[in-house]
Amino acid sequence: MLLEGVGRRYGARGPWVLKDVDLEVGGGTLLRVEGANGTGKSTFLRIVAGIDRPSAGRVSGRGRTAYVPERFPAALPFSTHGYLVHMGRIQGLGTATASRRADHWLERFGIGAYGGTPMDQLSKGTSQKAAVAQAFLAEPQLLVLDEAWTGLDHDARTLLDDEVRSRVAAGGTVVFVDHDPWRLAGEATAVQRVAGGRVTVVGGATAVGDRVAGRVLVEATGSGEPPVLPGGVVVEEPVVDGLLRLAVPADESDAVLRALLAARPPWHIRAVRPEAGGR
Ligand SMILES: Nc1ncnc2c1ncn2[C@@H]1O[C@H](COP(=O)(O)OP(=O)(O)OP(=O)(O)O)[C@@H](O)[C@H]1O
Repeated sequence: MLLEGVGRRYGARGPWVLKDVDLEVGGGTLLRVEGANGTGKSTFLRIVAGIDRPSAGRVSGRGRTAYVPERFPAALPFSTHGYLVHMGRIQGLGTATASRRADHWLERFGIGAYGGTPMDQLSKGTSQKAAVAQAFLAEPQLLVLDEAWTGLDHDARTLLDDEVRSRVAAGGTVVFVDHDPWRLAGEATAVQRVAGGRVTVVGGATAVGDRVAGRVLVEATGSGEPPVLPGGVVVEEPVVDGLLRLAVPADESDAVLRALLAARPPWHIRAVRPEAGGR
């Protein structure tokens, strides 16, 4: 994805919230966006997601995009399942596929029982789960999360963390803002700060090429035997206290993560990071 000379002001004479933002974000990037309140983080995310248009400059090369807004629109005229099907169709899925995936994500978030409930009768936590679930329906290449963890319970936050890791490991791009500085701490491959209309690099350094060519270290916790892993990946280190550590070729990491998440009982992905110095 490429941002060229991007600027945004609200109104023809409003101050520039963003100005002259040039940024290239490659696949396999987990980009954290930071900044003080009101500096323009949500504005930046909406433009990245294509929900809002820049007043100047252009954004290209997004690929299939999904977005979780900071505030979920209240009182949508749908049941939860109906909403997900609607969103799936907007994202380009046929009705039958959208319906199947809606069921899948309702179950994954533990809210299958609320499929038929009108959205305006859902608790805040359940509607936030639906807001997040819609973003996974069409397997986005770019996932934009604006405080998406807020209001989720522990299990749903863990599921979202795991899905973010899986998407990035599969070569997707995830851009996120979160008030918790420890959210996915140490895992962001890039960190950008929004301040004074500018978006500047403040950290993260792993080149995309390194990740694809190299190996990634996966840490997962669980009980019992690890499942048989795809791509000929073998468990070399013994599992101690339920902690599994694997060094996985980067191009196999998504398949391995999915195998771990799909195991019965599932393994919880604790960390995914490029192997130090590895190529
Ligand atoms: N739709 C809008 N119309 C007018 N001004 C807006 C609009 N959306 C945002 N702004 C202004 O743009 C600036 C940046 O807002 P934005 O919500 O992008 O910041 P933020 O960093 O995400 O803030 P917070 O951390 O409080 O969520 C603020 O001054 C805000 O008032």
